[in-house]
Amino acid sequence: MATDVAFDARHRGAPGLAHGGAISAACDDLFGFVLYLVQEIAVTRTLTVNYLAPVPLGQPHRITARLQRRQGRRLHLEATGTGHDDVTRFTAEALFLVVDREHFTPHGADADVLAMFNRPPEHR
Ligand SMILES: CCCCCCCCCCCC(=O)SCCNC(=O)CCNC(=O)[C@H](O)C(C)(C)COP(=O)(O)OP(=O)(O)OC[C@H]1O[C@@H](n2cnc3c(N)ncnc32)[C@H](O)[C@@H]1OP(=O)(O)O
Repeated sequence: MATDVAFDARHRGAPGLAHGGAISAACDDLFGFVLYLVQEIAVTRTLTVNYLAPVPLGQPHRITARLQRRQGRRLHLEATGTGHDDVTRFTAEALFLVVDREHFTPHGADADVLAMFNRPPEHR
């Protein structure tokens, strides 16, 4: 799973550079989309971002994420963020834990979320 993102003024940390929290959010969000490929419903338990180099605003970066391995409920995911100049500026690792629908229902899960649990995995 991959996405191209160019951080902009909304994501500014230091002048001209992306805020680490925005980079972290982008990785976590893409990991969430990997779940569609894995066909599991899971949430982030841990997320580690390795900030290898400053990320300039306005420069597209490709974030590539994949399932590295699975151990029962534990999904180990990893991501890499690389600029068009082929410089890898950040990597991330996450542990997602597979959850059931009761994880969401106390918090007002909407029909779309609940419907996910009723579909066969190949249609999630
Ligand atoms: C439109 C449709 C959308 C569908 C919805 C799609 C959602 C997409 C989400 C996108 C990403 C997000 O933003 S998610 C949002 C941010 N994350 C959250 O809000 C999660 C908050 N945390 C939690 O609710 C909870 O901690 C859970 C559910 C993650 C886990 O609680 P739990 O179910 O009680 O699990 P727990 O017993 O603690 O741990 C389960 C197993 O994992 C192991 N384990 C726990 N932590 C670790 C660890 N750091 N490293 C190794 N192993 C660990 C435990 O030893 C145990 O092993 P063993 O004894 O089994 O061997």
